[in-house]
Amino acid sequence: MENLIALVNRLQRACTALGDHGEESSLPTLWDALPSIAVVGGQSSGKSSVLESVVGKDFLPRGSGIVTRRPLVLQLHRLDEGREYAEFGHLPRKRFTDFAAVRKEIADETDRETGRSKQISSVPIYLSIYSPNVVNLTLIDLPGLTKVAVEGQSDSIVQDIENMVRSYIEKPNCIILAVSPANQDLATSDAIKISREVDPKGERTFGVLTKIDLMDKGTNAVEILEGKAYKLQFPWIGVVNRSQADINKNVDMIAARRREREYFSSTPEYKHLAHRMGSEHLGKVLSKHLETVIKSRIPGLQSLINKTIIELETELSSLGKPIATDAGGKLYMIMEICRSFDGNFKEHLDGVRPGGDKIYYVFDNQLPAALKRLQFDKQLSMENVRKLITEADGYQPHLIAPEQGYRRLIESSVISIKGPAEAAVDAVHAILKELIHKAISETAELKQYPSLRVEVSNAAVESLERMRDESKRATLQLVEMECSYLTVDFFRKLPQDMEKGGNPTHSIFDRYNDSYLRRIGSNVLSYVNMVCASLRNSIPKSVVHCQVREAKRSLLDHFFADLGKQEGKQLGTLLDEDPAIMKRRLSLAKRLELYRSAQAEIDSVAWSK
Ligand SMILES: Nc1nc2c(ncn2[C@@H]2O[C@H](COP(=O)(O)OP(=O)(O)OP(=O)(O)O)[C@@H](O)[C@H]2O)c(=O)[nH]1
Repeated sequence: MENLIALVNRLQRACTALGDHGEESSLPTLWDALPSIAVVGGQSSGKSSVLESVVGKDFLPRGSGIVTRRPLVLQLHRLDEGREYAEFGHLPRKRFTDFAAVRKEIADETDRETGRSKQISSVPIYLSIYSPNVVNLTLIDLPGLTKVAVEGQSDSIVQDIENMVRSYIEKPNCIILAVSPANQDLATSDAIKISREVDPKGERTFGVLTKIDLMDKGTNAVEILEGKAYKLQFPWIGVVNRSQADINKNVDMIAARRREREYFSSTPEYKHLAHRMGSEHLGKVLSKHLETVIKSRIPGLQSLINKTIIELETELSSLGKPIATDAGGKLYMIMEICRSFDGNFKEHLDGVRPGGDKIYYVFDNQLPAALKRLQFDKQLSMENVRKLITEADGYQPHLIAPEQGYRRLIESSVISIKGPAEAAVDAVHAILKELIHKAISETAELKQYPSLRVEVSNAAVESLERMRDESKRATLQLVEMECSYLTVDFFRKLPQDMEKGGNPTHSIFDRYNDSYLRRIGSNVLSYVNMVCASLRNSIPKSVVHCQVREAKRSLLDHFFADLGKQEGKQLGTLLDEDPAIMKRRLSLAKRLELYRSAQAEIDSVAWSK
């Protein structure tokens, strides 16, 4: 089960390295989910001594007044063998083997945050101790609770310390080590008071009684230690720490522990309790409890880690892939992004995404309506027909049929079809342009690179403009072709018709009379209507051929050709990502790595249960 606590320590240290202290981060933190043990108590209650004897090392700063002015997060790591050493979170990879130097660094690091004042700070100091003489534990040493402010301290200090201590121990995953001195009335114990406040049922509070050896002669702590004076959920644990005289004489921890063992086993009042007294027992009890708590939390931890991983992955994928460093990689990346955009654009035309149907609407509604509006019958009014026929005849009236007049009348009508033809070209161009903008905004990768987005969008629109020009030329040519060469068959039928319905006896002088001209007008109108019906079908073909089909085929061809000529540096400017995004991606990737390794570790522990 020690692996389990080692795992917790590893995870906690990893979180610390990322600055994940459980306060500022928007993500749920491992720190919040993992249990820890906080040591609380009044000033000089023996708190540091308890901590030191659990650790088995003499390393905490001591002195009168408020010595502990910052929380100390202490992680104990059991080593199977080797020399013991300490490491600080703020000095990674620097190993301390001299514990007097550790004590000095704690004091110095406290001063760095608070100055040399007697103020306190809630920013913790992280310290790891690796030793064959410890059990795996995470402990938090908190500044001692005090009743009055001493000189040089603000009046609020008493409350400030209490608030800070509370902020740690009120977390439901905090196991409280409430230290009370036996030579003071338990009723006045600061530790018991504050722990009862945050843990009324005593489900996570361990009572530690110090200074049992300093009790007045004739009194003892049996009532308390047996849980008769003040009952806690877990049995009280009595300890005998080194006295000030011992410290001054440099009595070492090992000797102190031996003496403590002897004290309990040889003092008649405590003999029957000796097996569950002392610092060593305290360490074991705490370790065992921590394991039980963590075990019960594994499913919750797993789901927290999994949830965070999903969130990180989602955010990371929304930021897109990181940029390749070499020119080839960059070119490939740009081509990939362009392909994705081109794919989206085609999907709009092919009906996978909406918008392509608007083109058919142009052919089926807009174009026929515009052709209808041309009103050829007005163009072919009696006066107009008379005017054009007589003008075409010139000084010599036509002899058999007004050939020239017919041509001019047809041309003047057919030429007006250019207007609707051009409008159809423009309408389809506008739709294609709109679809380009849609496809651009739907291409997630382009959001990542604003310069590339602008370039691709410009290149696509420029291509469309070229296609529109070509489409206009081809479509107008269709109309012009109708003017250039008339369908002879249509006119060959006319004399027969005339013979059937006309007056064969009319003289050459009747040639400009109304009925004759009306007949010409109606012949021209039927011919123009026939041309119109044919163009109504061929204009869409020309528009689709020149614009839609071409856009699907070669929208970015020019852009790709230019791209091939560019150097790595120019390609880099196309991929000039927002620096904030790059930074965010890096930090997310780092965090994801941590959570993934945490997931793998915790999963392996969970499966091996
Ligand atoms: N004889 C005896 N002395 C003890 C015992 N526990 C602590 N002391 C002494 O009491 C004094 C205060 O102990 P600390 O461990 O520094 O107390 P603290 O709660 O950490 O105090 P602050 O850091 O000031 O909050 C020291 O001189 C210790 O040697 C004990 O069990 N027996």
